[in-house]
Amino acid sequence: MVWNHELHRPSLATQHQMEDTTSQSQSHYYFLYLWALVSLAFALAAYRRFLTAARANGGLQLPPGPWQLPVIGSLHHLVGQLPHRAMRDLARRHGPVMLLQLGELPTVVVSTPDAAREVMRTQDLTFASRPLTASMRVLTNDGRDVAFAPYGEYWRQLRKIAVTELLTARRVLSFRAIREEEVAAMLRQVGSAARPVEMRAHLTALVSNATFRAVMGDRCKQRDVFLRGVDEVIQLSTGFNPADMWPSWSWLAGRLSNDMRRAKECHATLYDMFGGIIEEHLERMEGGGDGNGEAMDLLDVLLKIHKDGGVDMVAIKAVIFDVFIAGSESSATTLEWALAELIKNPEAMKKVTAEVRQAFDAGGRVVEDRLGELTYLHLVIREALRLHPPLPLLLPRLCREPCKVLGFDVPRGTQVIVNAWALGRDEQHWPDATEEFRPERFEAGTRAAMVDFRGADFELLPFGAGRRMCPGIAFGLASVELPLASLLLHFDWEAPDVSDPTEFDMTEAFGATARRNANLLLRPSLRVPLPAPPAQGV
Ligand code: HEM
Repeated sequence: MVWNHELHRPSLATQHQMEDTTSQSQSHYYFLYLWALVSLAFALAAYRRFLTAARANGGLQLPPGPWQLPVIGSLHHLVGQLPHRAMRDLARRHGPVMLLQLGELPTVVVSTPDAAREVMRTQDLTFASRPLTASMRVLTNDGRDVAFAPYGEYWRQLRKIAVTELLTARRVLSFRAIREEEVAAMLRQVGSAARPVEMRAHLTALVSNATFRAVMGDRCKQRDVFLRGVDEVIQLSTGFNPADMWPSWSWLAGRLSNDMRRAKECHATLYDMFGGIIEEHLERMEGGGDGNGEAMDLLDVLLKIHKDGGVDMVAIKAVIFDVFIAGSESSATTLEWALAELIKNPEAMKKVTAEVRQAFDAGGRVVEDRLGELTYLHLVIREALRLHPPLPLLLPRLCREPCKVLGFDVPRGTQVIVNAWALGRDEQHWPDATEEFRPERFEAGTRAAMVDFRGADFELLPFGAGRRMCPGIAFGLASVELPLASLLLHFDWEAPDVSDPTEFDMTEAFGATARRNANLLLRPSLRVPLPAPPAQGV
């Protein structure tokens, strides 16, 4: 329709209203015809692909799964629920190895420890790659980071640097002073904030400050911009964007859904920020001011490796991206859930608080190297990870060779998802009050106490397993234990306006990580005086 901009109304509206109405309804019908034609073309294309696949799969015994529609495949079965919950419900009907069609992506979902063991141990090499969706391609510079690099020499090289140089127990230990300073700063902020306190913001700020200092030696000057970028990445990296699920139409899907533009903007913001940080570091190094040995931050280490010809600048930025996104987001989410579960379970709260105070009350603060003296606190964290693995579907794997999982054929190129959230809530393996928060289930002498949560056992996989398992476990746990113990030592906690703690809202948000949906609004009451601020501020 042509607008007369001076009058701000349709130019012919008053004179030719009748003709206009007719032409409007005609164009409406043209649009409908066009829409029907495009839909039909989509449906036919998908049906042809389906027939070709069915013929090619002749003789294969594919895993069972729910019925599918043209174009969208199985997506209608996931609508209205969070993917990990919907997949668990579907798996109960279709089995531990289940085939879904997510748009164009054939996806096998495994939901029991036996099936997970097949994927992540018995045939780990076959599943050692990751699918690279259109969004992640943009966000990770074409899979140049550790987490999304396809399996091969490049990934092996980066992974080796991560495991042997960046995230070693020794390196994590070297950041202890940073963690203690940042925790003390957070406690002071919580202590002086207006009541009640929105804890998610404090926990996110704490973990990102500590991570920034570990990576680049200083806090981030644009922390809010950075945290908005992290939020975007969490939204964009679910794998459920149209451009990700219909790769052969990604140009169109990307335009219609706006996701690709968001991914590009987010990439530009974060990588520009990383570029600036690297520039500053290089200048400092040229001035002879780089750290040495244990005093090195992660960027010092990476730039030294770069100088020796080990990695290029693109890889350095992508690795930093991983540390910030994989590292800070998962740790903050774990902290948030642990605190929320303790609010919901006052008995557990009482017990863990008593343990922490007994150990640290006299000293007036929690000391990291004595955290090993605590028992129940570690059970609390383990139970929080069982019920709320921050990455409920881990990170997807890619089948590199045709193979069988529990007797079902998995064709090459299939995306494989391990539902870690479902594993932690499997009644068969966690029979005792499965859905309830009971840290005692891990007490010494119980069957659960023997279950390893670092990838050796498949009932509990918050960090994944096999070649692609999380290399940042020590870093992640250190970022959770000290803050949690410190918050419990210094404050008593309650949720305002919640008369019955068992009613405390535990709904999860949609995203690659399963954050808590509602704000974590808590009222702290000071019980043990806070550590005095350092003379010149932190
Ligand atoms: C509580 C904290 C954390 C949790 C729950 C967690 C969880 C995970 C999970 C589930 C995976 C996928 C594993 C798989 O596919 O089998 C993963 C991968 C990864 N994590 Fe973590 N993570 C945490 C902290 C960290 C930290 C602190 C860092 C780095 C500083 C980190 C870096 C990575 C990287 C680089 C990968 C990709 C590994 C690869 O593909 O080779 N994570 N993490």
